[in-house]
Formats: sequence, C-alpha cells, structure tokens
Amino acid sequence: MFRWLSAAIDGQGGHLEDAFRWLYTFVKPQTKAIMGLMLLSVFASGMVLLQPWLTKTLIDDGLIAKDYDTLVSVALLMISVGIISTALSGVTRYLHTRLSGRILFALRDNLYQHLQTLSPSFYGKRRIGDLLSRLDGDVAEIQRFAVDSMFSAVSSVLGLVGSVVMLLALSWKLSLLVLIMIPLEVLWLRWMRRKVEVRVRTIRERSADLSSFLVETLPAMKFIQSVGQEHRERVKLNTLNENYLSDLLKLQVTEFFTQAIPGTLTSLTRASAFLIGGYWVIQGDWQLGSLIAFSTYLGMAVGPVNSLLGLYVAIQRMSVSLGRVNELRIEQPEIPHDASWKPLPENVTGELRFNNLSFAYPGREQLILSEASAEIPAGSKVALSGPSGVGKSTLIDLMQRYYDPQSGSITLDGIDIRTINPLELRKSIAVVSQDIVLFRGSLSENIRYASPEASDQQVEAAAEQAQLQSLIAELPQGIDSIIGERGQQLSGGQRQRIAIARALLQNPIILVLDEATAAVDEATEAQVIDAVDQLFAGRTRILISHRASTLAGAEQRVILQDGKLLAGEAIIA
Ligand SMILES: Nc1ncnc2c1ncn2[C@@H]1O[C@H](COP(=O)(O)OP(=O)(O)OP(=O)(O)O)[C@@H](O)[C@H]1O
Repeated sequence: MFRWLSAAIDGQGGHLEDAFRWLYTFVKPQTKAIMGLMLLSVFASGMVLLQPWLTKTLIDDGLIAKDYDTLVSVALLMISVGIISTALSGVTRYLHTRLSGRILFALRDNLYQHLQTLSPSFYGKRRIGDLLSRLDGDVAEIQRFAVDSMFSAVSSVLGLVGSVVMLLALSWKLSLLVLIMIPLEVLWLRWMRRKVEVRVRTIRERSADLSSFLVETLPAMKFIQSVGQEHRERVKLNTLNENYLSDLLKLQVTEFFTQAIPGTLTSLTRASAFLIGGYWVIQGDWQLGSLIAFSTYLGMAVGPVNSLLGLYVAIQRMSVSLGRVNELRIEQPEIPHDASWKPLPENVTGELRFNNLSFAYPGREQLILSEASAEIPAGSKVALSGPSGVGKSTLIDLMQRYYDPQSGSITLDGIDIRTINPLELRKSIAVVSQDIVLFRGSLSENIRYASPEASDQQVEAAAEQAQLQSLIAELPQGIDSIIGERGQQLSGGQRQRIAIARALLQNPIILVLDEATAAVDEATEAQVIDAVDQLFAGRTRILISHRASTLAGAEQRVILQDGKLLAGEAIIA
C-alpha cells in the first residue's frame, strides 16, 4: 500500500515509500481516536445533508401545499438538526485538535531523538536555520496532512457521495451536468500538479534561508555592530525577504489557477442547472423546493470536489515536506547503536592507550592522525600540545567516540572503547573546552547540567572549588540567579569557571581541559589548576594549551605533530 501511495504521489518510482511507512507508525497508535472521529464525521455529514432536504419539504409540503402543521414540524426538526450539528462540530474540533497535537509531538519527538544521535560533523555541515525549518514547518505540514487533510478527505468523499445521491434522487437528468464537470476538473488538476510541487519546494527552501539568516545573525549582533555592518545585514535580509515574497506570489498564482478553473466550472454548471431546472418549474414539470434543494446539493457536491482538489495541493505540499524530513531521518549516526555494547566497568582507573590511530574526517582526504600512538598512565597529568589546527581537539573527540578512527584503536584500561556504551564512556570523560555551553536558567542549574542528581551542597561546593564565590556574591539571587541566554552577561573567565565547576560535579575518570583556562589571568589560572590538581589527584588529566604556564607541572608531555604523537622530543611510537 505504501509503495502504491508513494508512487501515486511522487510519481518517481515511490522513493517516499519508506517515509510513508515511518509516518504510519505515528498514525497507527491513534487508530481508535481516528475511528471515533470518523464516526462523528459521518454523523456530521449526515446532518449537513439533511438540511436542504428539510428546506425542500418545508417549501413544497408546507408553504406551497399551505400545510401549517407540516411547516411547524419541519421547522422544529430544522432547529434540532442545527443544534446537534453545532454540538457535533464543537466536540469534533476538540478531539481533532487533541489527535492532531499528539501526532505532531510524536513526530517531532522522534525526529529530535534521531538528531541527538548524529555526530558533530552533521551539525557542522548543516545550517541550524534549515534544521529548525524542517523540525518546525515541515513536521507541521506533514501532521496537517496526516490528520487534517485525511479527515477533510473523508468528509469530502461522504459529502460528495451523499450530495450526488440526493441530486440523482431529485433529478437524474440534471445530474448529468455534474458528470461532465468532475472529469474536466480532474484533468485540469493533473496538469497543474508538477507546477505546484516545484513552487512549494522553493518556498520551503526560502523559508529555511530566512530562518538560517536570523539564527546566524541575531547571536552575532554585537560583532556586527562592532564592525559597523548593520546595513549589510539589513540588505541581506531585504534580499531574502524579496526572494521569499516573489516565490510566495508565484505559488499563490499557481495555486489560484489550480483552484480558479474548477471554481468557474462550478459556477457555469450551477447557472446551467438554474436555467434548465427553472424552465421545468415554469412549465410546471418540477417543484420550486426541488430546484432550490438541487442547487444547494450541487453546491454541496462542488465543495467536496474543491476540497479534494485542495487535497491534491496538500498532498504535494506534504510530500515535499516529507521528503525534506526524510533527508534528516535517513542521516546515519557516525556511531550506530550496537546491541553488544558493554557498560563501563566500575573500577576503571583511567589508563589510556592510543594504538596506531589513523583518522581523517568523513569526506576529507587529509589525515589528521597517521598511525599515532601514545600511552597515558592512569591518574597522570598530561600536557598535550601542538600547533593550532593540528588535531588536538579531534583526538579528544575520538576519545569520546564522536567518530571512529579508520584504523587503530583507543583503549581505556585495556578495553577497546568501541565495545563500551558511548553514553557511559562520555559521562566518564569531562571536557572543558574553549566553547562553553550555557543554557538559559539559573547558575546552579547550569552547574548541575551534567549531574542533575547533585545536591545543593554539592553544587555549592563545586562552585567554591572553581573559584566562583565572587561571581555568586555579585549576582542578585546568588547561585539561583538566572544567567542570560548562552551566559552573555558573564565574562569569558566566569563562563570557564562555571564549566570547571560542572566538570567537578560530573566526577569523571578523565578530565580534559582544552584551552579551558585561556580566558583567565595567570594568577586565577594557577588557582584553578591547583584546585583541579587537588580535586582530581589520582585521576587522569589531559591539559591542552598553547600557554606554557598551563602545561607546567604536567608529569608527561605529549606533542601532536604531523599526525604523530611525540613524547617530549622523542617519538613514543
Ligand atoms: N567536523 C570537522 N570536519 C572536517 N574537518 C574538521 C572538523 N573539525 C575539525 N576539522 C579540521 O581538523 C583539523 C584539526 O582540528 P582540531 O580542532 O582538532 O585542531 P586543534 O589542534 O584542536 O586546533 P586548536 O589548537 O586551534 O584548537 C583542522 O584542520 C580542522 O579544520
């Protein structure tokens, strides 16, 4: 069924088959709710179809036949049908919103969970604005289709079939008009199909461009102001807006023509029905009530045809969005889940070995590491140095298993890290780097980010050990003060000390300070490193820095140069 659906929609051999199957997994758990809503829709459609028939009875059997009793009973019936219809539509809307929301959130949750497994390389090559637009706009478009359009299709089909039955019952001859109109509309629609799809894809890409622009420039506003490039960014935004608007207008025009031709056909059919039916009424061959009911049912048959046509456009929009979401969904994690992963043994001491490591980033030829080997004894303090861009941070990323080397291995206490559950491996290594991630929230929440279970006393102790007392004293609500988004109201040194406090609380087996103290003065750095040495005595510490003072006091010195790990001046391996 999915293959057929996919081939019918994308017309390219069904490349969305798998995506449809994925989508179905979110709809399936809601089967009961969907069935309930379908039943309500059938009732609602029945009520709507009843109204014109009641009008016909009111005119022909009440008014024209001058039967007051029938007039009153039909009027009462009309009121009751009206009240039931209103109540039904209220309940349906509520249940519909609930169902719709559940599917939307489940879809987004699933995609977000998948994104959490992807490596830093993925995020390095993707624009955040584009990801945002896929997670937000595209997912919502799919959900709108999966729920809204599906129900609209069901009630449209019911409405169409019901109205056609009523039309035939009123006059089969006049109903032939509808039989001419519908095939013409369908032919037109098939022709317009591709055009709509192309326009929709362009508009989604334009919208992603706009989000990317905002996501990139808003956090960089201070820099833009400092180099006086506000005007340039405004011009860029203007161009993006104009491109968006121009494509939006093209889409509107295409959609307008897609809908307008069927609309005109409907008006023509309706006018013809009035001309022919009206002539019959004048001749006394037909009743006025029947003509009015026929015209109403004709309108009611056209409504569903139009919304089925709209559904065609909705399908195009949805398949574009599903394609874009699917591109993310099929993105493979660098480290695929492996059922044979083992937990980290409890008594791990932190002895590290790099054995003939060779590594190049995916898609790049240049080898960052080439048969590099080194040994870091458990509990030692190691200084890792080397020219900028040589691959020091890459080595740490390999240690945390964001990537796997092309050859060679890394062992922790003799265990190949590829056999350890990466979640546990990463928790056992705390990395304080140059880029410190701070979330919107209080200072204490930020400190306990990696260890949510830590008590208030533990958080306070870690803050004190990382020399954060003076910052806490300055803040209005102390450690519970909210620090701005990404910690922008803090100095570079303060941010680094928060990261150190966070690492202390994480209680890792291995601590990596990757240029962690570069932003603090040498006196503070000495204090922090002293504190780190005391608190982490006996644990493996790797210090990466270009500053000699940071590295002084290390028991072992490893230099990364030309892809090799060297010990002091001598090559270890
Ligand atoms: N995700 C990535 N994809 C491709 N290449 C990358 C990626 N990350 C880093 N590189 C490249 O790998 C090389 C090593 O980068 P890395 O950040 O490991 O160097 P580093 O020694 O830590 O530098 P620094 O001392 O300046 O921080 C650089 O040439 C860099 O451009």
